[in-house]
This record gives sequence, C-alpha cells and structure tokens, in this order.
Amino acid sequence: MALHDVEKQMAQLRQQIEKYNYEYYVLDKPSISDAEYDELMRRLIELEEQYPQYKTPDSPSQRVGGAPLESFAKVTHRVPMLSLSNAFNEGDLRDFDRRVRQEVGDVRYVCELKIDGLAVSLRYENGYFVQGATRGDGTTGEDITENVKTIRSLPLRLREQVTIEVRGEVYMPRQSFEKLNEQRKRNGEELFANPRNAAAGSLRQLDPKIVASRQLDIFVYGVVHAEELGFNSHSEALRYLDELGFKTNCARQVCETIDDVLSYIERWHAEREKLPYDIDGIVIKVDSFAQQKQLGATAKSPRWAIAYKFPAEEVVT
Ligand SMILES: NC(=O)c1cnc(N)c2cc(Br)sc12
Repeated sequence: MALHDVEKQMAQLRQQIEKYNYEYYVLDKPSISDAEYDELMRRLIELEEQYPQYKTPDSPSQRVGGAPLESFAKVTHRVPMLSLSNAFNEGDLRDFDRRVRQEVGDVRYVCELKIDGLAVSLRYENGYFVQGATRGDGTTGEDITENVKTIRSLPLRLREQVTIEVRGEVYMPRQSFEKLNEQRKRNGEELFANPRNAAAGSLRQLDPKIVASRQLDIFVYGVVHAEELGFNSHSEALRYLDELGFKTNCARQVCETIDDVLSYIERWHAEREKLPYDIDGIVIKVDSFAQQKQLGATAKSPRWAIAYKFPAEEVVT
C-alpha cells in the first residue's frame, strides 16, 4: 500500500474509533460490538507500530500514557478555579435570590446536579487536548494530563479547531467504585470510603495505567471566558460544549423562579439514588453572562452562583 494510502487509512481509523468512543462513553449508545471496536483499535496500533511517522498525539491508542511520572508538574490557572458558596436550606436560597434580584432585576437560573468528584480544568489548542489540571488551591493545580487522557468520555480532539479552556468534574461511577472495592477487599487492601475519595486517590496515581483501570468519568460544565466566544448565557455555552463533543450532564434545567429551583432540588434529592454516580447537591447559576458580570465574584467564589448542599445522610450503623 502506498504511504499516502497508509496515512489516509490511519486517519480514517482514528476518526472511526473516536466516533465509536463518543457513542459508547458520551451517548451511551454504541453502534458496533466491543469485538468490532477492539479489532479497529488493534489494526490502528499495528499500523502505528509499522509506520510510527504517521502516529499522532490525538490517536485513541495514546489514551493510556507511557511510563509512570516521578511527580506532577505545577500548573497556574490563568483564570482562578473558584469554589461555590453554600446554601443549606430554603431560607439561604431565598436570600440568594433576593440579593440577586435586588442587583440585576428579573433573572433566570440554570440548575445543575452537583457532581461529587474533583474539579479539573482542560485546555485545548486548535481542537487538540493539550493539558488537564486539578483545581489545587484555585490558582495553582497539578498537571494530570496523562491521567485525564485515560477517561474515555474526554475527547482528545474536538469537532472544531478551537483553542478553549473548559472546567468539569472527574468522578467515579458507582459501578466502578463497587468493582474497585471488591477487588481491594480480595487483595486485603484498605477500601475507599466513597466514590469521591476513590476518584481523588485514582487521579493522584503517577502511573496512568492504574488510572485507566479505575474507569473514571467526567462531566464538563463550563467554558472559561465563554462571553468572549460570543455566548450570552451559560445555557448557550453548555449547548456549545455538547456540539464540541464533550460529555455534559443532561439533568440541567433553566428555572425562571426560585420556587422552580426549589422543585428541581426536591425532585433530585428524591431521585439521586437512581443516578449511576454520586451527587452532593445542586448548583444554581445566573444564566445571563451580562448579569454574572454585574454580580461579580468575591476572592473565593462567584456571587452569581450558589451550591445547595443536600443534608448529610444519617449513616445507618
Ligand atoms: N454543573 C456545575 O457547575 C458543577 C457540578 N458539579 C460540581 N461539583 C461543581 C463544582 C463547581 Br465550582 S461548579 C460544579
């Protein structure tokens, strides 16, 4: 086969595998069998070994990185990763709503599930994934690029060649958590207390192969400086994330009043056990970027968002 055809065939294989990856890990609707998927991957790896000059960094074969790292490099976040102020009851939420309306008048909120995982920042250049970092202290985090590459729902190449930074939450699905603890129990190892601790312990592994075995997942929930990309609201930015090929959380809802917010909270507090992942509350954000700008932020957290925390569950001993 002429070299040009080899290069073309490898590009086609990468595209096909990433498409099937998206269907399986983002849409949860695979259109081919695992065996067919594995055969495509085997073929790609075979060609990459035979023609290394055509191997590309965004190749799906590069998801499980190389050798373990000695340590994690530090990353300074160009835009600090702020945390959310908390609301613990209806009164706190009504106070938040009152303050917001006093400052910006009529307002629309976006409610989203608060994923019980670890916040990460992901940078893409011309559509290629280039860096993943933990929140750290909000200004300086750790470079966990090789580890987040193992998360199958994280696209290595976006549908548009954009340079963008997005924020999301890495989490361990309950099923992965239970499987991991069963395995640790069999090996006589200490068990993880909950999926969040298991996700944190997994992301801190210096060996990407161990991270890959932990089957982590990620929900992406924000675009840094989205207003500079021409979006007017958070809900528009979330739709853009879907278009780019990210996995976002589909339970989000626009709420016109605080009473709608309270109904959303009640519904998901009741239904959370049915979710295949842990949530520890609800995030409520002012949807309009212009109003977010008017409300601004304190050094620690935005004044246009709040996290309602579910009451701690009584632990049945
Ligand atoms: N959807 C969201 O914005 C969201 C979901 N889950 C979380 N743990 C967090 C944390 C921050 Br900070 S935002 C956010």
